[in-house]
Amino acid sequence: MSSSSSDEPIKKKPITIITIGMAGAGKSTFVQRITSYLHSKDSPPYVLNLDPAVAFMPFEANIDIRDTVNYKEVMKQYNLGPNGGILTALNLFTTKFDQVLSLVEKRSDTVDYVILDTPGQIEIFTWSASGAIITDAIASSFPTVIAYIIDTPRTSAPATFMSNMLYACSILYKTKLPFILVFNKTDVQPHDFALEWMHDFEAFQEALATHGGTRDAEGEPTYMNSLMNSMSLVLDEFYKHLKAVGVSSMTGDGMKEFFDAVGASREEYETQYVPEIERARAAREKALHDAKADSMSRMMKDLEVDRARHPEAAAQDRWEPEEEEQEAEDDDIDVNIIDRSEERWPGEYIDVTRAQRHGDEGIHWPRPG
Ligand SMILES: Nc1nc2c(ncn2[C@@H]2O[C@H](COP(=O)(O)OP(=O)(O)OP(=O)(O)O)[C@@H](O)[C@H]2O)c(=O)[nH]1
Repeated sequence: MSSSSSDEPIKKKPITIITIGMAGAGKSTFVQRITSYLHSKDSPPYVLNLDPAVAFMPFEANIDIRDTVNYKEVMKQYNLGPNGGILTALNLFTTKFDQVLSLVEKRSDTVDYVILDTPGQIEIFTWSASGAIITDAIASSFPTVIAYIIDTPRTSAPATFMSNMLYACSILYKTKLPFILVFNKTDVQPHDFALEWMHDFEAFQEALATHGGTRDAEGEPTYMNSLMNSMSLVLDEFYKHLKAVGVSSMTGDGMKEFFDAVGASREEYETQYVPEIERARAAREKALHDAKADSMSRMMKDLEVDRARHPEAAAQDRWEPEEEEQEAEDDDIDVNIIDRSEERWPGEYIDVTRAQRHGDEGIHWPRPG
């Protein structure tokens, strides 16, 4: 019996991995590692670089913000410092993110993973309107997971560990997306201590007590010590919502565990995030509907008062549908839709890998200035 096309399994949407982390945590090396891992599994990902200031990228991006905005030109033009330049470049890029989304959507039948590398200065992405717009746009189109990259050797002191976890916590509550803590550089220091501190809060408090600088001259716990003790209790709840894996972007250790966690996150996205965005969308639509109904009822009341006051004017106030139709036809003449699909235009996003594969097509790379 021949199988019909409807019997074929429906291709799942690609899952998007947004990598976020403190400067130097190893985001770019991690992106390069997972990209090469996926290539080795015959599942090449679609990669987006959102860091306009990166000097060297150890992987090939399909879409690179640097092809669209030159942050140094932005700095000059708007008289900004480096951080302002990077933020403004990201803002400019975000204004056309719909084009990026449609490029990603075009590839969604052939790729299983979309990977985003974000700017080195973590706050530029996590605390900017652009970062939120990009995250929301991606997450409402594709299953999305945040991979929070941590420099394990630099997180081995209890106070640094706590600060890093608080930052991760703030991103989790801001995005509400499935979240994976990626303890990187395990070739230098294994991440067992971190897992122990996350699962056993007494072990963390013990480490805190034995760590220097947590007692004052009289041997009493310092203010910082008490604060961190209390915070560890608060974070206990937060840890329950997280997956944590250890990887070495240098050696490639932990890749399978990372992708297992990504697979589990897809389920979490579907069962938790999707209902949440649908609830938010329904609430927004209801609020809009209520606001419209309210303004309509106020307008009708005003009209009634007006008609009662000026009955002679109300008598002349007649709707002439024919006149209106004529006006509508006149309006149509002004509509001027430009179809740009045939030609490239300055500022258009370019799929870099495609362009490179067909280097002889004479593609002009737009760079402002
Ligand atoms: N030993 C070791 N070093 C690593 C690992 N991952 C990254 N590094 C090193 O850490 C440094 C920072 O790595 P990057 O990938 O540039 O870090 P980043 O987070 O992208 O840094 P920004 O460009 O500031 O955003 C580099 O010297 C890497 O070689 C790892 O798993 N093990």
